Amino acid sequence: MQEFDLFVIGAGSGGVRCARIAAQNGANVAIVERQHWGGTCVNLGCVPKKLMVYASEMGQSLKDAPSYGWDVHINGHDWAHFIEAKDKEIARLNGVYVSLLKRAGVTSFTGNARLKAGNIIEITPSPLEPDAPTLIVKAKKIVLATGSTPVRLDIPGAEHALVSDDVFSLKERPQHIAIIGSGYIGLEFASIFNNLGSDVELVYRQNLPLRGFDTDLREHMHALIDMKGIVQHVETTPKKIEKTDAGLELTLSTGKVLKVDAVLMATGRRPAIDELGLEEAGIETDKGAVKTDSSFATSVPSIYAIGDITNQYNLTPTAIAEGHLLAEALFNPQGRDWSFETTPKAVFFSPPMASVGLTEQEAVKQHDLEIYSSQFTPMAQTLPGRPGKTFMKLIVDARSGVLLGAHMIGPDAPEIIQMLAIAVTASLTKAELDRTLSLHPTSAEEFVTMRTPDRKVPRAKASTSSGEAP
Ligand SMILES: Cc1cc2nc3c(=O)[nH]c(=O)nc-3n(C[C@H](O)[C@H](O)[C@H](O)COP(=O)(O)OP(=O)(O)OC[C@H]3O[C@@H](n4cnc5c(N)ncnc54)[C@H](O)[C@@H]3O)c2cc1C
Ligand SMILES: NC(=O)c1ccc[n+]([C@@H]2O[C@H](COP(=O)([O-])OP(=O)(O)OC[C@H]3O[C@@H](n4cnc5c(N)ncnc54)[C@H](O)[C@@H]3O)[C@@H](O)[C@H]2O)c1
Repeated sequence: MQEFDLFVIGAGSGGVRCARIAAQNGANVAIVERQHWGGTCVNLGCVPKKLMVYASEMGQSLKDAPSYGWDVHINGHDWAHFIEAKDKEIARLNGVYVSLLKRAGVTSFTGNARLKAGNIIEITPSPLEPDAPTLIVKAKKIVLATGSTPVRLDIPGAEHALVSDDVFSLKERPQHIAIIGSGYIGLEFASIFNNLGSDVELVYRQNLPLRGFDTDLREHMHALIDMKGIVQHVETTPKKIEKTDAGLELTLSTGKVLKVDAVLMATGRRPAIDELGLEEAGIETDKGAVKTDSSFATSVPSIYAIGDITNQYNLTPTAIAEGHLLAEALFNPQGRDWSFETTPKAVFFSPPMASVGLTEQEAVKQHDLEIYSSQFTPMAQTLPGRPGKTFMKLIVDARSGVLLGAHMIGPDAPEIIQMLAIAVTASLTKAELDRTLSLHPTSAEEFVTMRTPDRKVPRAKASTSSGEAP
């Protein structure tokens, strides 16, 4: 039986980084992947999604071009052409991941991994290599990095709905789509399909989208969704989906029936633990996620878990950082550190939205606040007369002047907030932003030119209610 120092299950964002760093630090490492090298981010997440965002935003640029003097004739968007080009790029990236692991000296297996007692792993064939033999291997330490999988609501006809995994291989773009859920995935696909010309209906439980983000941003997003012509069914849940000769009928809690070509359930993800044999290995879970301590150890000390399987951050950079930290903690204790609490976040809507640090609603529980904000029409939209304002907001501790949070909705928000994340992580003060000269003409310069607070908000008295149903 082959034996390794470290065996990683799942070659996604976290697993690949962990395996690579461990091997580069001298460990004898193996990794197993059942479906696609690079995991969700590369194959069914961040990368193909961002390519779709680019595809969808090209159309907007073409529509704006005549007001800048271009003579443009748009003959429509070829979805099949785009999917083929996207698949080619993803296949190239799969190869990059395989060779990264090879170059680091990691042994790669394909198949479904399942834990057996005593740090034994059984690898059975998966569709990636159906004729591969079943193997049994052993490892001193094991890392669970199997990610997460989309959640489908338990309503009649749920099997007729798409989940995000399906959207990346659709043969045709739906002309009329209903999207359930107003989190990251719901909003990003609502924008992509709307930009490409589909009629989009967004169905969600709250009165504002993107629960957990700053309320001012959520209100601006709500207005932008309306402005784009996406129909919002707020405070509404889906009841059933029926297949008809013409397509699908989605019945809502309001009694309304939406006749559409497709329904997308964007209703969250859950850790991929079903076929891992956690019980046999003695690994504890909590609400469907693998329980870990602050050093990523599970309830079995030689088995660790990183990334979406722990259901903590559910983002690629955090999965990568966890994999890196774990590999260094195990094989090179002088490793580096990351500030997880100031992880920046973005929603790739058009225009995009991004945030770092505390929202006003979080910050006011602990601090007296000064709130600064700015709203303006992005210059690129002036000649075409395209509506939609950029909104920026800074949250500052009134006593120390420390920058607690920065939030933006508007073109380039993720690029700008990534840089402001340095200021928030370093606990820079508003005075240091004030000392910084503008780079003109940009949108980002507004973040260093906001001089007067809009509001001063005293620290809130402790409250037992979170104010909004989950
Ligand atoms: C549509 C979408 C868009 C997203 N966009 C962004 C974004 O813009 N920015 C961002 O930061 N994050 C984004 N995410 C989230 C991001 O993709 C995940 O947080 C990240 O991929 C998690 O990494 P991971 O290593 O935990 O798991 P994954 O990347 O999911 O990797 C897990 C791997 O394990 C394999 N596996 C599972 N079980 C087994 C088994 N038993 N045996 C062998 N292999 C197994 C899977 O096939 C998979 O390849 C997006 C996600 C989705 C779905
Ligand atoms: N840009 C990014 O970084 C990015 C993009 C996509 C996904 N992701 C990651 O993937 C995760 C999953 O994305 P998501 O959008 O599916 O999840 P989410 O948690 O962001 O949103 C889920 C949505 O489904 C709704 N919902 C959940 N249960 C429901 C029910 N029973 N009935 C009606 N509505 C229900 C929620 O109210 C919410 O609107 C995200 O949390 C994020 O971590 C990140």
